[in-house]
Amino acid sequence: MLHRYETRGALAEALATGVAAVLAGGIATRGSATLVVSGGSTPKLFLETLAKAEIDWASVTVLLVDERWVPATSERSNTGFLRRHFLQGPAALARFEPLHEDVPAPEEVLPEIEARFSRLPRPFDAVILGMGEDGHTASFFPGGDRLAEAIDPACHATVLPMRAPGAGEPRITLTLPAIADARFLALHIEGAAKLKVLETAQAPGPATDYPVRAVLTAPRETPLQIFWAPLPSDEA
Ligand SMILES: O=C1O[C@H](COP(=O)(O)O)[C@@H](O)[C@H](O)[C@H]1O
Repeated sequence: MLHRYETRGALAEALATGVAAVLAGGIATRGSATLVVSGGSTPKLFLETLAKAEIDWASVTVLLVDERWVPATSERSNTGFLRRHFLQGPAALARFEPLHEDVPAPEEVLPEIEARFSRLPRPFDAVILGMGEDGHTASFFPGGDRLAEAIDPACHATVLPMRAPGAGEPRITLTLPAIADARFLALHIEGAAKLKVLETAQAPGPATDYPVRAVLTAPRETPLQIFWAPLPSDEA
């Protein structure tokens, strides 16, 4: 289901209002809620808006969908991005479960991270994905060394490392099963170029070409919600 907004601000307000309601519902029903968000640059305004929501943030656990294997002080760190743009104000009370540890490679701590993440209550309440112009989502990159496993609906792992030509540094990512059973699953994209990529990915074809296809085609009880707004640069 595609929701189009006229501006990024309108999208951020709508998505933040919807996600806050999902989290509040999870807290009211189960006493706690888990929110899974993406890094990159697109979610900045949405996260800054959501951070101001008046919900019981102390009952919320926050995770990243994926992380670049760099220190949190790096400009490339999704954790650093989250700390700057989300874990502030009321949302600073949320519990953040890190995907990254300070060792040179994700494989060195994979069993510990897998154990921590596999203990989290599932399904997650809300998962908000982003997408790159190469059709990657989470760290499901075209050409990724562990892509086939990560997007396998029968994958038993909750997290996997990933290396890919377009990924820059090594990555760690939630796997498809951990993402696809979310109570509320959204894909947040902005700009004409990403809309075109989405349209291509919506056509039949191998998920290895456009890994976001694995999410678009995953069987779900409620439909994936796609949020899109144009970018000011689209008019140039
Ligand atoms: O590398 C990543 O890229 C995607 C898309 O990022 P954007 O900057 O184009 O919004 C993001 O969803 C993912 O979490 C991140 O690790």
